[in-house]
Amino acid sequence: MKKRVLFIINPKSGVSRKHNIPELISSYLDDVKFDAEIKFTKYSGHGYKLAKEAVHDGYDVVCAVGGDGSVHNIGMALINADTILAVIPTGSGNGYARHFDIPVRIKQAILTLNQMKIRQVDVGMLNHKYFLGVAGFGFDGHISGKFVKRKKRGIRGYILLVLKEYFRYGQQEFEIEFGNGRVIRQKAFMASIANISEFGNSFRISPFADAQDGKFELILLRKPNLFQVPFILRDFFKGKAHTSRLVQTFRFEEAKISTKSSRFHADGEPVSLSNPIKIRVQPKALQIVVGENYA
Ligand SMILES: Nc1ncnc2c1ncn2[C@@H]1O[C@H](COP(=O)(O)OP(=O)(O)OP(=O)(O)O)[C@@H](O)[C@H]1O
Repeated sequence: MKKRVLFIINPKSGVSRKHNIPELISSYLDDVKFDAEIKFTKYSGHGYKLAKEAVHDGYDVVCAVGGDGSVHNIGMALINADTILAVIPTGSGNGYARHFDIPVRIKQAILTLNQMKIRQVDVGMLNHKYFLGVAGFGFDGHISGKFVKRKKRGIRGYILLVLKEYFRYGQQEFEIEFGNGRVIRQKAFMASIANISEFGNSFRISPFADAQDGKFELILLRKPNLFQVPFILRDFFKGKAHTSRLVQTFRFEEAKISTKSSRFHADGEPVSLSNPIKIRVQPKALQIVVGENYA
């Protein structure tokens, strides 16, 4: 029997136009395997509503056509459901797709969906809010709060924003209590919780993160001085930041974080949370279509 797939396209994601995507889907999606329907989001948060309806209507697959924000919104509706998440990455960073070896070229991503190689992956909870890939406190939470207000997407605008805000933003105090009772108190520029390896654009915050191991990694970054910035950036892009003296990494299943910082993000989407923030893994709570070389 054919599988029913709903494509949810975010027309605002990334910088390229999305008008030819329906044509590419009709050219390259295997119509022996799938019955396809296509919808465009009309506002922020619309993806979640459309995906919830698709679960209710018994769709086999919902394909998020967008960046990590779209994957976040749509994926949240598929947690603990029978409907499978697929991704055609058209965002600015596409960290989630890159982690799972989903090609960033649209035609190749559709051909990958045809293979239907499925894995069950972990998701995370920050108090009662879900995240799928990376959540963050401190500088990256601050940046996502600012970036979401910008009309223009794209990596150039993102880099300019990061440079501007770097000079304004200092370290925050964090108290972290892990599930095993260990407590650390520390100042950090950024504290990231990683279920997957990267933020997007191959910026590898946690190169060894495994979304199927029931664990997360906490990455604490001390503020680099201006001289250290190019080196730490190079290390993140090369997947070697864990070797830097500025970085500490902890693996855990459960933790509680207290911080005065008020900016947080879940998959790059700003979220508001109240202290202390309880972080928990929901093991294998989401089914996704992965790329052919993903383990
Ligand atoms: N029709 C729409 N109008 C305005 N905003 C939308 C619309 N559809 C979705 N959005 C919002 O756009 C935001 C950004 O989308 P998305 O993450 O897909 O792209 P991106 O930011 O360019 O990519 P990335 O997250 O990989 O950098 C999300 O918060 C999403 O909710």
